[in-house]
Amino acid sequence: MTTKAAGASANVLAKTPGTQKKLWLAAIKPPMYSVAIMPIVVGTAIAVAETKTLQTGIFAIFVFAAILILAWENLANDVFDSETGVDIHKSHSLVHLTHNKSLIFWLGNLCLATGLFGIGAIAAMQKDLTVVGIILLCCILGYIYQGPPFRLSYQGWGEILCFFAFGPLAFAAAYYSQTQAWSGTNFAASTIVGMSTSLILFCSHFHQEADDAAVGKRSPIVRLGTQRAAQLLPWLTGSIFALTAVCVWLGVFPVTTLLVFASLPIAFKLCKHVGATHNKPEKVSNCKFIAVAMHFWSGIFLGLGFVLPQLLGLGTVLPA
Ligand SMILES: C/C(=C\COP(=O)(O)OP(=O)(O)O)CCC[C@H](C)CCC[C@H](C)CCCC(C)C
Ligand SMILES: O=C(O)C1=CC(=O)c2ccccc2C1=O
Repeated sequence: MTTKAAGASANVLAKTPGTQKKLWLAAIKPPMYSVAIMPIVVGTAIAVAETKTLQTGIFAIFVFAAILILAWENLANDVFDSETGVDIHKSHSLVHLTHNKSLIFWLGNLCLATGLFGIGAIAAMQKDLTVVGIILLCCILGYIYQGPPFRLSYQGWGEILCFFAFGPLAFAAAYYSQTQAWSGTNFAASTIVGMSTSLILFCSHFHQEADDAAVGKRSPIVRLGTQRAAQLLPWLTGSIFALTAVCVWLGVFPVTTLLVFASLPIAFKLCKHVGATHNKPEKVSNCKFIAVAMHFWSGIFLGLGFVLPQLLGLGTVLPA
């Protein structure tokens, strides 16, 4: 399938002027940027809880850089996917909307360069290249996810790459940028946010099962089938709460992080919705946004749980 043919097919859906604004919004996907911000917010919250200092400038630069790097990932995704035919029905692909693949490619590269410049500025302030190294590793994971010749998402490795990029690696970089040290608590928290980020990706593939299978993209949903994937979802979602409870029980997290359980209703809504609609693409397609809401609120509550003892003046923030 050529880019032109895929674009023409997708544009049949994109003709109505009223839908254009919606398509552009869907293409830019503003809610998705919370996945870039959350590891920086929670990793920094843990650093603040442990060191009682916040380096505001480094935090602000890191958030800005993370948004730009994720913008590169998404722009490059539309470019690379336009070459395989997987986006044939994705009318909100930026390549289809602009009819200008090279513009999107270079815009993406500009975002990446600017984001990495921000990370370089943090390294220069710290006279330490560690954060640059970790973020470059995240970018390599981002590239092999979708770029030739690797395209590992087509083999079903996407969710695992996503876990490491937005979990342990992004958290290590965020925490290190504040403290120039490492933390076991930060690593434990990273597995929770990594899992909730991968769940977004997992959910985003339900409605694409037919298009993915047609071009040989073996996402976990294609491999398992929508029914088994829907049955697995409550276990994956439940692991976020189980991990939090275990970390509190082991004394790795303060008891206030149990606030994460306030996002349990969104987790129920997600599993119920997917359970009922997994094989109806037009109905299940919005489950990705329920997963984004669960990621957002569980992340915010987790971060808050770490700084709350300090905010409330309860003395020791983390168990001894
Ligand atoms: C682009 C991603 C998902 C979209 O995939 P798909 O092709 O199925 O979607 P469409 O249907 O919309 O075409 C996300 C991929 C995530 C990747 C494994 C890891 C990216 C890492 C970032 C580049 C690093 C961010 C670092 C930051 C948090 C400091
Ligand atoms: O467009 C998408 O579906 C996604 C974009 C994105 O950047 C991302 C990042 C982390 C997890 C999932 C996703 C998407 O699903």
